[in-house]
This record gives sequence, structure tokens and C-alpha cells, in this order.
Amino acid sequence: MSDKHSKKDNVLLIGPPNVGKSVIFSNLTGLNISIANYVGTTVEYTVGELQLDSKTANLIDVPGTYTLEATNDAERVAVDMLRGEAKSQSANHCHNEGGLTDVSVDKKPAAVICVIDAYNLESSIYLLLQVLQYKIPTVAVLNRIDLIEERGEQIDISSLSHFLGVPVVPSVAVEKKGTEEIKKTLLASLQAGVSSVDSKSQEKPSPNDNQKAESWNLKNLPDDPQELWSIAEYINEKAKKKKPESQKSKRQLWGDLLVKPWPGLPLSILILATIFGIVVGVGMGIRQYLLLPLFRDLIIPSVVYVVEGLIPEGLVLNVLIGEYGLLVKGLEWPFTLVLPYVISFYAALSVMEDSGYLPRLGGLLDGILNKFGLPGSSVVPLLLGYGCGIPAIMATRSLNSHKERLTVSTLVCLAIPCVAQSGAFIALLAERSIFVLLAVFLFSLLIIFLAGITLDKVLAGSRPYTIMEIPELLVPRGEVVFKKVWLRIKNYIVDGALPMIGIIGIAALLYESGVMTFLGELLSPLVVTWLQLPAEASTPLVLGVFRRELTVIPLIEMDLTTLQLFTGAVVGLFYVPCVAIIAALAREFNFKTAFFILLLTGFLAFFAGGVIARIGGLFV
Ligand SMILES: Nc1nc2c(ncn2[C@@H]2O[C@H](COP(=O)(O)OP(=O)(O)OP(=O)(O)O)[C@@H](O)[C@H]2O)c(=O)[nH]1
Ligand SMILES: [Mg+2]
Repeated sequence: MSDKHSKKDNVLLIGPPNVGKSVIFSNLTGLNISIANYVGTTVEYTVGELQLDSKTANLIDVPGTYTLEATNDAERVAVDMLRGEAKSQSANHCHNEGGLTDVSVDKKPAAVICVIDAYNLESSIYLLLQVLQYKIPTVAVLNRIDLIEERGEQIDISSLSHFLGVPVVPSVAVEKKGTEEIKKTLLASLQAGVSSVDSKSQEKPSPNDNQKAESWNLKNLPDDPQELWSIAEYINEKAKKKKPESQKSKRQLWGDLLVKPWPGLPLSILILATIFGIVVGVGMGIRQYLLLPLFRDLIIPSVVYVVEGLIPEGLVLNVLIGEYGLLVKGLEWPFTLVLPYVISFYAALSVMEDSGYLPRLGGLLDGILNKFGLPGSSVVPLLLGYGCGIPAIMATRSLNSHKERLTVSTLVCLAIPCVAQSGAFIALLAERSIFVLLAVFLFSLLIIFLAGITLDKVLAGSRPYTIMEIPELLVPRGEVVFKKVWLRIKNYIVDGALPMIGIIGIAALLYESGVMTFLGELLSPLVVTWLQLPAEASTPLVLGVFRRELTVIPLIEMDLTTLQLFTGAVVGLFYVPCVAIIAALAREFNFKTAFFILLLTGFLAFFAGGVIARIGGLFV
């Protein structure tokens, strides 16, 4: 831990889930972090530097919490932060959001920015009152006022501030409204040093307003939740200048329709099928018309030309530009096979995330998911898994029981192909037949169901009944979506493409030195006899340990029958998740769990592959 950052004051950004804390964090620090319209986007804190005139502070984006009673991991982080007892997180993990990683969080924060939700004012006031009990200088930011204006409502900022005894800054984070005001107010609070709870400015409720609130004093807030709630209720009533109009907006009507079984369920099938089509179609288009010509006809030939001129013939040259050359396949695979789908998938996912559709899908599928012991909210981590398993495993933190977390994480590792692997599937299968491609995805769904039911039976522990939070349906903002896709492309290049190039380099070396042939012979009983694939198909099994898509991509270069393609794809689908995921599992759970999942996936891959080869052989 360096002293450089630890000398600076820590400022916490606290608030209920989904209120816009991460957008405010981005506005204040210029850092680009995960933002999504569902509860529990931020599960780990992120630290960024906040410049306030001459003063710099560390701004900490804390996972959202409804109360400070800490009912799940993410909420516990908030409480620990306020107490100055949080543990510093390990700095080097994959899919790092960026931001500072060497900040000590085990000291009392100098100030708190508590974001309150204009749209759900009462419950956010309750949280704010709980925060005020810590007697840390606090600035309240009233966010999402655009949404209450839309429903014809108005909140009186000055009376709100008056009642709360803290400065209140109105804000529309997605439009960057309020950013400068937050900085100014925060600086003033920091300089004042003491808690800005000011009893002089606090207006006492008149005796007949509310019996309980009568005795309330901000310097000495009651601990009893019941009493705090009645204060929150009182302030909420007082601050509302104009009550919401009873008529619902179109946006709200759609929001309601999408979560009802009729027409929600048929619409969800339509929406998901459309998204699948768009992701595959747009991805194929980007590959065919943009990235493939760019790399195959321009970049790779130029690189080969230059390297040939510089390096004499021999092992080194072959490793660089030979058949599996580092600079040939190492550029072609990550950038023409996977990148197109990274772009199309994340564009679709980001729009879904920001619209608030995902929790609606969770609500619709709740009943089905319950059959295998999962809450509807597990839709979010499961869908994130189609991008990458690591954020998916992280997202399971907002689930409520260990059993649920473990089940979802196992399913993600076992049968949900990451975007890189899906790209490989599309390249491998779609050209032969779109039906084989669909068959692989449907087969994976079947296994998810079966594995889910089995895990529900074998894993110990119960599942608490939880009610799913459905946020407002919002029209996604172009800028937010664009930033998100860009962040994920960058993440993919750093955490995905670069390691892939390295591994292709190692593979090239193994090839050229003959080690791969030796490994192939070693694995041949499994590959040739059991899976009925050509001997060279052992290469993807070796490479696949490192990266999931490499269980599939090398198959493209082989001349396989349709049955062999299907077998190879299924083995690749279940085969061990990549090293980065194993590391994430070990970090989030423990080594034993990671090892167990590794064994399970490996075993299932060969078992299913062998069975498919045999049963398929009867028909072909
Ligand atoms: N209409 C509107 N939407 C907003 C505003 N601020 C944020 N949003 C949207 O609200 C959603 C949630 O924003 P986040 O910043 O991820 O919320 P968060 O508070 O960090 O949420 P957690 O990390 O889950 O606690 C996103 O879809 C944002 O685009 C606002 O002022 N107005
Ligand atoms: Mg967040």
C-alpha cells in the first residue's frame, strides 16, 4: 500500500442500488466504470481521484445498499467503509474496472456523498438518516430528478436540505447536471471538517405533524428502525412540492407490460430471438466486410512481409509467421474471429442492461428458475456469462445465499459459452449449417437445466425467499451505451486478445518443436478412439486449458464431418473454463471449489462428447 494515496482523504459515494452512483462517480473522476439499470451493478468498490480545486481526495464508489443493516456481501462493504474497517481488495484481478488500487480503505472517511433517489425518496431518506448516524460530514445528492419531472412531481430542495440538516444538490447524472455543484459543496463540507449536520437549520416539525417525529433531533437520531422510518416518511411528505400525477407515462406502461406473463413471456421470446439474430448477424457482417479483409488482406500480409525481411529462416521465423504463427493466427483469431462478436454482443447487452429489461426477464423467468433452486435475479449473472465468466461470477455476489452463488457460478463455467467461444462456434458451425449452431446452444440450455436441478439437489444449504427489485424501464442513453461497449472492447483487448496471442505463440513453439505431436499421441486414445476425432484435435484440448475459445478455433482449420463438428463443439463447450476463470473462482470461493468445478467440467466434456459421437454414429 503506497502512502501516496493513503494521505489523501477518502470520500465515500453511498446510496441505494441503481440510483446512479456509478454515473456520478464517472462524472466526478472521469473514470469509466460499470453502469447498468439493475440492482447490484457495483459489487466491489472502485476508487478514483477527485480533484476539488487545490485539494485532491480519493472517491470511493461503494456498492449500493438499501439500509445499513447489511444483508448481503455487497451491502456489508458499505457498512465496513463507513466504519473505516473495510479490507483493501487485491489489486490485480482480471476485468479490473480501472481506478486506483493502492488506497487504504481501513480509515474513517473524511466525507460522504450520499446519493438519494428523487424517484424513491422516502426509502433513500431512510438510508441517509442511517448514514448521518455515523457523524461524518455528508452531502446529499438528489439524483434522477428528470424522472420525477416526467411524472409531474416536484421536490423542494431547500426544504429537504432544511429538514435533513445537510446540503442537498439536485442532479441528473446521465446528463452530467449537478457535477460542478457537487464538487463545490463537497469541498465546503471537507473544509468545514465537522459534521455538517446543523441543528440550527433543522426545522422542528410542528407538534401536530407527526407524533414520533416531534422528538426527533438530527444530532441524536434514534436507533430504532421504526422511528427512523417515521422521520423519513415525514420528511418525504414535507419535501414534495407537487405530488405525482396519477396517470402513467408510456414508458411506465411498457415497463409494467413487459413483466406480466402475458404479453411479457411471448415478447421475451421474441426479444431474445431478435437479439440472438442481431448479435450473430451483425457480428458476421463486421467480420466479413470489415475485420477479415482488414487483417487478412492488409495487416497480416504486411506484417509477414516485414518479418520475412528481418528474420532468417528457421524456428523463430516459423513461430512468428508459420502455419500457427504468432503473428498470423495470433492476429487473425482474436481480431477477426472474436472481436466482431465482442462488439455485437456487448452492444446488445449494454442496451439491455441500461433499459432495465434484464430484471424484467428475471421476474418473468423467476418461476422456471425457481424449479432449480435459483432466484429470478440470477438471470443477470447468467446472461453476463455469455460475455465473460469473470464478471458473471462477480455479479453472483448480489445473490442472497452461498448455494445460489455456487450454483450460478458452476453453471456459467460449465455450459455458458463466453463471447469469444460463441464467436468461435459461429465461425466453426454457421458456415456448415445454422442448425448445428442452434443445436449447440440448445444443447447447452438443456444441460444448464439438468445441471441446475442436480446442483439444487446435491448442494447443501437453503435458499432464502427474496423479492426481486424491478427498476424503472428507461430509454438507454447513447453515450452511456457507447462508453460501456468501448470499455468492454478495451477489456477484451487487454484481458482477452493479448493473452490469446501469447498462448498462440506458445502453441506455435510447441508445434514447431514437436512437443504438440507428442502430446497428441498421448491424448490419442481419448481423442481418436473415444471422441472419434482426428488426432490433431488434441491441440484444442491442450490450448483450451488457457482460453475457452481455443477449445474450438483450431477445429476450424481441420476437415471435419458435421457429426465431428458437433462433437468437438460440445466438448469445447463443457471443457474446462479458462485459467482466468479458475483464478476468479478460487478468489471468490476457494481452491477446493475451483478444483472441483474444473474436474466436473472436464469429466462432463469427455462424457458428453463420447456419447454424442456414439449415438450420432448410429444415424450417420
Ligand atoms: N433517467 C436517469 N437515469 C439515470 C440517472 N442517473 C443514472 N441513471 C441510470 O440509472 C442506471 C443505474 O446507474 P448506476 O450508476 O449503474 O447505478 P448505481 O447506483 O451505481 O447502482 P449499483 O451499482 O447497482 O448500486 C443506469 O442505467 C443509468 O444510466 C439520472 O439522473 N436520470
Ligand atoms: Mg454502481
